[in-house]
Amino acid sequence: MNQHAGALAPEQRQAAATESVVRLVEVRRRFGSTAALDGVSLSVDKGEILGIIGRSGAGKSTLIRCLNGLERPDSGEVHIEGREISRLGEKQLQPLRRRIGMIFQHFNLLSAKTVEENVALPLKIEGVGRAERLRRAAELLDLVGLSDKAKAYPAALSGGQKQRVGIARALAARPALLLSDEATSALDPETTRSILTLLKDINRQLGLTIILITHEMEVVRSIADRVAVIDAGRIVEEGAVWQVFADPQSEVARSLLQGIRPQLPEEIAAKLSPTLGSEAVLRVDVAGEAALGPLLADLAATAGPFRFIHGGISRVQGRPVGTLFLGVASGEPDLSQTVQFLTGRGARVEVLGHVFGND
Ligand SMILES: Nc1ncnc2c1ncn2[C@@H]1O[C@H](COP(=O)(O)OP(=O)(O)OP(=O)(O)O)[C@@H](O)[C@H]1O
Repeated sequence: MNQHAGALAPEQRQAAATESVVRLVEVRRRFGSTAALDGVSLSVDKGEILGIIGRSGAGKSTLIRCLNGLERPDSGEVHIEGREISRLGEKQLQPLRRRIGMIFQHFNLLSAKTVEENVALPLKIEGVGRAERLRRAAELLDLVGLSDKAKAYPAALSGGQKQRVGIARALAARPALLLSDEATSALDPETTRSILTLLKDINRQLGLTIILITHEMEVVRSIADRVAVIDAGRIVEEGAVWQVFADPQSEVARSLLQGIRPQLPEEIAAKLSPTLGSEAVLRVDVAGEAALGPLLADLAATAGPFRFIHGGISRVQGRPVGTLFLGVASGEPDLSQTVQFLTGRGARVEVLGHVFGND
């Protein structure tokens, strides 16, 4: 891919880099009084991995169905590779659907067919000859690390292996876009990691554009470049994954992040008072180099003593993202000075409440 891009003039490179594989404009779809999609606008660039995350009932499935033409929006536009598809008939949709590969939570393999037959099925439907189908299936099974299972039946495979077959099948017709609909939700954490690693490898090797629909932030964190948070049919937040992790703006994103960001220990949370106490408890969210730098040493030197209550720094998209809970003297001007120092270093600071020292 890079070699190819290298042959282009700078302005062509720019155009190729920003080419949208998917573009939704103000898409609306109602079911009775429910607005399943309430004006969704989104675009996904070539080679990008976009995570779409939301709680149950947020509108994720309806969005997917609009993307592959199974659902028609009431209004708005759905562009796939530059072509508006929302008003096309079934016949015109067929070739466009082949540009989209799909993987599912429950794999959707045909149990009476072997692994290689499952993988080759989309090509059979396209009328590709048997020898070519099997050649391509072998190539894809090699890509997903399952060459030795070509003649096996799905029942003899583990969940992770079934999903690898699902991925190989989704890639058979060389799609421009891979839609992953909760593809790891039925898998254990270790298998989930291996499937996500495989998807990232495929994205890099083939330059494949991927949309991941999920309700798990961990999935988004592992491999997505960008995330869109959907709630009640609207995109309520969108941005680089590390930014949303570092400083979530919406209540939904904050709540979806709860399980994977450090939280204030229960016993301290239970003692917090809005006003009373000798020690203020701060939540400090930091991202980028500020999190790696000697933030706490500088804080002690500049603003005075503090107590490190809890927290941690992890890496998201290669950047440090941290959440720290600190206890500092409640009195003024100490508290204001501490908050000022931290915000001056680019941190987001929230005074959660007060406790009596060493509570
Ligand atoms: N065919 C339908 N008829 C009536 N209501 C529907 C239909 N499809 C979706 N809805 C409603 O639209 C809203 C969005 O549903 P959708 O299935 O898109 O959400 P979701 O985010 O995929 O949820 P989940 O994660 O539980 O699958 C929900 O309130 C749902 O009840």
